[in-house]
Amino acid sequence: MGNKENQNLLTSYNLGNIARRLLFGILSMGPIPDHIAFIMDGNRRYSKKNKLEEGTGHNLGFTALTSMLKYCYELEVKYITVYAFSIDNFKRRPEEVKSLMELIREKIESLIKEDSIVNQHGVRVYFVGDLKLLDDSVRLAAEKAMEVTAGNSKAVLSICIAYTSTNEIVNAVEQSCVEKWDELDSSTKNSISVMDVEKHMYMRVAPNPDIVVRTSGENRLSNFLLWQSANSILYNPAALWPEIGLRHLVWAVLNFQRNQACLETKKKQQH
Ligand SMILES: CC(C)=CCC/C(C)=C/CC/C(C)=C/COP(=O)(O)OP(=O)(O)O
Repeated sequence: MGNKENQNLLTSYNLGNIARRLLFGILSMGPIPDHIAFIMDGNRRYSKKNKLEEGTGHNLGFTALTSMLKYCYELEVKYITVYAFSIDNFKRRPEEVKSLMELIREKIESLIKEDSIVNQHGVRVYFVGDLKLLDDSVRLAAEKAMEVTAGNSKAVLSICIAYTSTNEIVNAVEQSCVEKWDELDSSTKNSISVMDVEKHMYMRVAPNPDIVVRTSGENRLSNFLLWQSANSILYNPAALWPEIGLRHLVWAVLNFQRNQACLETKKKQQH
């Protein structure tokens, strides 16, 4: 590539950055969501659609996630949660599970490199789910990532892995019962509150999501954050996950702002 072409590329890259910052400046005049959760759906379909090897879609899916995280942190969204692997995904073909796990381990390791998106933005990483279901190598990588990012405090990235919401709820209810049973004061033994259960949820590390985005046009929650999404706005763009981009984030935030404005109006009308 010649010098002139290089310069042209750099100029359009900088113009893109400036335009995005301007756009985010305007968006920030309204409320910015605290927490956005993503169901990264459609990676295999992306491979099929583009006649690529199956794993390529997931690889490009991680690249799409990195860009989305960058945009979200620039917009000062503090909490991001992603559905990386459900307990049901273990039922896929053994060779697919194996290569997905290998990819996830590799990506976890890349997340904690010095120049990673996580370290550039001071993000603390949590892995959320029944981690004992993971292979040792993936579990150890996840534990290491949680340990080395524990000092980061600007934002939180929760990666749901070996996760389903029903598993999370059953586990939290079980823990609450054990805790209540152990209480000495028998008068409180029989009552379990919402707060008692929430205290034991894997997702206690973040507030409830304001927005849940599921790509590929699907509008099911597929056992993701069922408890926490009681009041979330759902957004399901037709784009497959590797195709997700800035325009989808802007649309999701505008939708959230419109919703907040409606809630405010309703509140005023009630007074
Ligand atoms: C460390 C880290 C966060 C890694 C994430 C890597 C990544 C993008 C994982 C996605 C995994 C997954 C099962 C997505 C759903 O698409 P699908 O396979 O179900 O595709 P389909 O909907 O087209 O069948």
